[in-house]
Amino acid sequence: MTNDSPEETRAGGGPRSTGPRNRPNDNVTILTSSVDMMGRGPGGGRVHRPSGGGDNASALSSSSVELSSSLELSIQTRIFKIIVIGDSNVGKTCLTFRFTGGSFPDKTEATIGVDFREKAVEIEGETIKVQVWDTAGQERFRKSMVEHYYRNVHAVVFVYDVTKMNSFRNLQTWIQECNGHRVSASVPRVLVGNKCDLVDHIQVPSNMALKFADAHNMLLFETSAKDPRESQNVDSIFMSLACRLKAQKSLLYRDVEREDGRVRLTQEAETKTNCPC
Ligand SMILES: Nc1nc2c(ncn2[C@@H]2O[C@H](COP(=O)(O)OP(=O)(O)OP(=O)(O)O)[C@@H](O)[C@H]2O)c(=O)[nH]1
Repeated sequence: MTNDSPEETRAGGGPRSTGPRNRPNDNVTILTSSVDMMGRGPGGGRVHRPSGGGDNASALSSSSVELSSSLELSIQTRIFKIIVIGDSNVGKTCLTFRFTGGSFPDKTEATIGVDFREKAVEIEGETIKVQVWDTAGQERFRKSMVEHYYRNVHAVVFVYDVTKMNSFRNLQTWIQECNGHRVSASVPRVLVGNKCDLVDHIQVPSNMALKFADAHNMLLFETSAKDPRESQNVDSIFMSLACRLKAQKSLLYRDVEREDGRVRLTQEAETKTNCPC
């Protein structure tokens, strides 16, 4: 897949997300983990059973069922690749950890290259894997990886630290880097001001960030990876993107057609407009 992302809808006019705003709709469920996803069964998928009897055959049969089920599921589950970029120390790792793991890590170290985290979510009855790429903020740890970050990306999250004006000013450089890697203007982007729990140290006023977000056609989320009361707000960052991506044309090969016992993958062309976000 190239950056064949959905048509952009204007995001800047939407509300800045703080506290209880942007709560996921009832149609949106965050599954606890990808293990859950595997446990949900094949959803009517075909099961291939080996011939013959006996215990071995039954064991084989059950592992074949599992393999077949997970294969069906992985073929049919769409994956949205979302990269998180911004200066070192702004909290990219903590935000991705909060979303995928539901907690704030006790200790973090500078990311080297990239870390992947994944979470299965259900949107309007469809299970989707949100694959979050937590990238290194330090130049020396990202050099060789930059091409990989941007390849086939579906959405981009720009993060700054509300207590560090420099991290906000540097957003321009991050946006340039993103544009320089042929990320289409139609790939959804959001802006995240992190560490809002440090209320006495805020250097980036909300109105300044909102202006910047509007100018770049992005939604702004001001949040804290650390404050557990903000966890739903952190979820909203990724869920709003997933909803937007789902609502528009498909990003991954999804439909499975079988002809003469062979599996053929075709690109889904359907467009849905009933996104809850
Ligand atoms: N107070 C507060 N501290 C935070 C928050 N998020 C992250 N931190 C702290 O900020 C520091 C950096 O967090 P990371 O998540 O490692 O930052 P990063 O952007 O991934 O850094 P790199 O991997 O170097 O790019 C850590 O000490 C975190 O504990 C937050 O919301 N509030």
